[in-house]
Amino acid sequence: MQAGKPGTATALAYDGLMLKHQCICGDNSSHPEHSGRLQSIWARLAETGLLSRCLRYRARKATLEEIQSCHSEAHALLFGTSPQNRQKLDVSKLSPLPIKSFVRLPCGGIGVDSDTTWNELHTSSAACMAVGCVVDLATKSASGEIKNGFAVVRPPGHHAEPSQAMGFCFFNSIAIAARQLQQRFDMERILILDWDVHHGNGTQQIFYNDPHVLYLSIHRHDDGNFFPGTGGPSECGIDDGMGFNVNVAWSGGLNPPMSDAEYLAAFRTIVMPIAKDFDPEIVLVSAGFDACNGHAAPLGGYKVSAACFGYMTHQLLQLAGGKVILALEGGYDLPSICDAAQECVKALIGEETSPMSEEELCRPPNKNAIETLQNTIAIQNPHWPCIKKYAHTVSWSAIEASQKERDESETVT
Ligand SMILES: O=C(c1ccc(C(O)(O)C(F)(F)F)s1)N1CCn2c(-c3ccccc3)cnc2C1
Ligand SMILES: [Zn+2]
Ligand SMILES: [Zn+2]
Repeated sequence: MQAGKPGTATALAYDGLMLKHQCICGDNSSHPEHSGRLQSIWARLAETGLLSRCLRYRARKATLEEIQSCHSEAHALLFGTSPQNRQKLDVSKLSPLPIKSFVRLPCGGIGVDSDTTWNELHTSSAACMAVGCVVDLATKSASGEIKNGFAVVRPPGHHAEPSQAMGFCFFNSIAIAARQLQQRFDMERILILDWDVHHGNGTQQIFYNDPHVLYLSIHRHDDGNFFPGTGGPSECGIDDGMGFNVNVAWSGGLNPPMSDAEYLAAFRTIVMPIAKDFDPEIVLVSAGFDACNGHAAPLGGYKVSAACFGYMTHQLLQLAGGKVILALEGGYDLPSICDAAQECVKALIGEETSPMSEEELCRPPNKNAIETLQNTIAIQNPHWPCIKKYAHTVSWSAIEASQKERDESETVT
C-alpha cells in the first residue's frame, strides 16, 4: 500500500548507527537501555506491515550547531565529536564541564555515571543520530512535508540538561527539535508531552522560563523518591515561563500501580483541556514506554496498556492539525514496548487502535491518583482556568465521564 501523499503521511526515523552505542562490557543484563530495544521495535513495525505504510527518509546526525541550541559548547563537543576529530579539538573549550573524567563501571565498562555508559567509538555518533532523526521529523511536519511521525531512537534524551549527561541521556533530542522549530519556523506555541514514567528533568529545565514551549509531564514521582526525583506538582515555570510547566506527579508508590484508568483521567481532566487551551502549532511527545505493564519497579512498576498509548496518541491528533511527532525515550520490556509502539503507529496512520479493557474503562481512578489530579488542578488553575470545571470529575471512570458528557451535551442542546 502506498505510504500516502506527503503532507498526509506518517514518517518513521531510524538508523542502525544507534545500535552501536553499547557498553564495552557487552553485557546487556546490567544495561537495560540496550540496542535490542530498537531492533525489537523496528522488527515489530516491519513484520506487522506498518513500516511499509509509512514514509522513511535518509537519517542524518545532528550538527553541533543544532545541539548547541540547547547544550553548552563544551557539552556538545565532549559528547558530539567522534574520536578521529576529537584530537583537533581546542581542549580549553572542554574545561568548563562538570565531568572531570569518565568513571569505570562495576561491569568493567566506562560511563559518565553508573547508568550512562560511554563507548568511545560509537556513542557520540549514536547520540547525534538520535537528535538528527527527531529534528528531521519535527521540521518535516512543521513544513507540511509529512503529517506526523515516530522517531525510533536511542540513546534517550529527556534527562539531558544543558551541561549534564545523565540517566542514559547525552543530548535532549526533543528539546533540540523544539528549539529548531522556534528558530527556523518562528513557532510560538510548541507542546512537549512527556509520558515516560520518569520525569524529564532536562526538558523541564531547558524550557522553564519559556512561554512558547509548554512542557507537560505525567510521571511517577512519589514525592521525589523516584528517579530522577524532580517534577513536583508545584514546579510551574519561572518568569515569562510561569504556567508553561505542568507536572502530573503520581505518588503513593505501587499501592496500587497506576494503570489505564488513572492515565485516562489525567488526559481527560488535565492534559487535553490545557493542550486545547494552549492550541499548539505542533506536539512533540517524549514517548517513553516504561509506564507500560511488564516493567519492574526500579524502571517503572505501572501497568498502562499498549492500547492506552494508542488511545493517547489518537487523542493528541486532535491538536495542531494533527502535527504530532513521537520520539522514543525509555521503555525496557521488549514485548511491551513493541506492543505500545505498534499501537502508537497505528494511531498515527489513522488505523483504529486496540480497545482498552472494559475493566479499566469502568474503573474509577485510584485514591492516590484522585488526590494527585485534584492537587494538580488546584495548583495549575490560576494559569489554566479551563481545568477548574474538571476538578469534580476526576473520580469518574472513563465510561462514566463519556456518559455524563453525553447527557450534558443533550440537555444543553
Ligand atoms: O531509572 C533510571 C533511568 C534512567 C533513564 C531513564 C529513562 O527515563 O527511562 C530514559 F531516560 F531512559 F528514558 S530511567 N535510572 C538509571 C538506571 N537505574 C537502574 C538500573 C536498573 C538496572 C540496571 C542498571 C540500572 C535502577 N534505577 C535506575 C535509575
Ligand atoms: Zn557494562
Ligand atoms: Zn523512563
